[in-house]
Amino acid sequence: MAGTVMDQISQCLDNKINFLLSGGAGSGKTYTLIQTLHHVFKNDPKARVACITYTNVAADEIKERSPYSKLTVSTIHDFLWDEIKDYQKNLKQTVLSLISAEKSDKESRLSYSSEAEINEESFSCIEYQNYRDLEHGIISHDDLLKVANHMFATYPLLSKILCDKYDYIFIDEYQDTQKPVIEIFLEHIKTPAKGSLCVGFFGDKLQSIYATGIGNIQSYIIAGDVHEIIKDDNYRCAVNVIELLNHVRSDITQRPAKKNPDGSIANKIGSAIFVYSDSDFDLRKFKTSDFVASWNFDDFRETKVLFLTHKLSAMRLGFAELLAAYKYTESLIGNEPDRLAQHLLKIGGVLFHYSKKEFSYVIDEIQRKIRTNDDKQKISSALTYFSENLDICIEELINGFDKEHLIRKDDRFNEFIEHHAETYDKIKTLPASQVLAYFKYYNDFSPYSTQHGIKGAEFDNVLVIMDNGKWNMYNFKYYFEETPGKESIIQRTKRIFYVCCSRAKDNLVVYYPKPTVQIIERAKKLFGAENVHELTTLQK
Ligand SMILES: Nc1ncnc2c1ncn2[C@@H]1O[C@H](COP(=O)(O)OP(=O)(O)OP(=O)(O)O)[C@@H](O)[C@H]1O
Repeated sequence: MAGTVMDQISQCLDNKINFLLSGGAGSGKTYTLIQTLHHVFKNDPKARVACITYTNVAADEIKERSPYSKLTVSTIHDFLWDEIKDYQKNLKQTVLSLISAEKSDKESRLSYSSEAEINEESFSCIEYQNYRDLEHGIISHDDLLKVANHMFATYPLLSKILCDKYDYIFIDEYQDTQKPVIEIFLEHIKTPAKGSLCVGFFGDKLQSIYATGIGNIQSYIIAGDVHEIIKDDNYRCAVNVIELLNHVRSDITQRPAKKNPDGSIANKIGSAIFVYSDSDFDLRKFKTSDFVASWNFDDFRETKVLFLTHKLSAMRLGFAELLAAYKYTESLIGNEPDRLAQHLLKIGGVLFHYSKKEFSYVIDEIQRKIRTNDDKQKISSALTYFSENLDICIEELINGFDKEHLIRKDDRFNEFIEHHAETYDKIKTLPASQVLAYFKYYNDFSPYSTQHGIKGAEFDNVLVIMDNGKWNMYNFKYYFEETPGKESIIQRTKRIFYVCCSRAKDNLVVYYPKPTVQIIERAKKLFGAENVHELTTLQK
């Protein structure tokens, strides 16, 4: 296919060819998705289009920027639930068969360990909630994708209905979409979709930072099921940051694409520097150094500090013991926290937003339905009690939230605790205040933050602080030293490093405490020797 990116997309739309728009960070993928929507509706105002996003925040942004009545914008979970929820008989059969499959095939993930037997009579309908209670027909967030995949694979009529309903389906951030979802769109609906439905994917395989995501769809591209369109622009970053990004990845070479009215390049020159020291990192001191002299750290929209380290922040914020209780750091503060950590994050989130009087968050998150004024009062007095008594232990907090039906201990939580008694025993006696501190860290300082995820975000100045700590999934030393035999860790580390560095519009500083000589040499190759500096005593 020839022509501009929009020409190529347009040809795919006209001929109902599935396509993938691949572009590096800041290449304008979201921007192009909106343009694609405008293009579709300009040509056919009656077109039926679904746009699937990774988060509710992204869905709201797209709705605001493309207010078409025939456009459905939702997260993948809401989209799939809408497609299957009315077929309750098939849903029940699917849930029952996935539970029995789990006994022989752990992958089905609908594990059920309760004594009570489940059969067709056990529940009147299947519901989808943010927790799992299979005995009462409630499937969780994670279960939904498996259930939907199984239903589309088993009942061809569902695929036909979907293809009759939509002319175009666009999927943003496809790299983080789970395999069962990709299978629905590229395998299960393939036959009825031929010539009638076009599926368009938007994303970047190097920005896949969730292990549960598909990562890439190369096999479908090679098989001819998807046509790849590559966008090599960068509208976001300064020229020096783009140069670094081009050294980090070799599959796409970006060029500054922002233009002045006279056609000249409008991307700033900016800076991308690597700073190292022979001592541990101290943010307070570093803020006074020459490297960040012009940065305004008080404006969080302008300047962002990304910690690719954790010990330090945990100590500073007050959840050091909680972190120490975890054998594997990433299970607590990586991008996919384990079941217990997810539970603590939910509780921490409710406490945090309650203290900020952000009641709509609290209502969305808690499982107790508010029907009467009395319900409201009970919730409020329970939350006030917990907020004012953060010296109680974590076990009391968890049990209290369960008893008040705020955040229930669901099947998956109980099962997890049973299998990880050693970790839970260490954690349960710690003060509840650590749960709140942990939530604050996870949401504000971690690049994996769920609420304000940094993917898609951009800031004038970005400071990335690295340290190896106890990570197993990531290793900056291996990445910088290109250690042989550690390819998968290196690839994973490279992706998170790329995502963090590419948030900088103007200036980027990467800080590495106590590097080896080899690390400094590699930094010189990536950043350019003139951009690698030691933080001397004078600058501290
Ligand atoms: N064609 C364009 N003209 C002017 N500005 C653009 C254009 N495309 C994108 N931009 C701007 O460049 C920045 C990055 O765009 P966008 O967020 O769409 O990129 P992205 O590829 O989705 O990035 P990432 O993968 O890093 O999240 C935004 O500020 C956007 O407004």
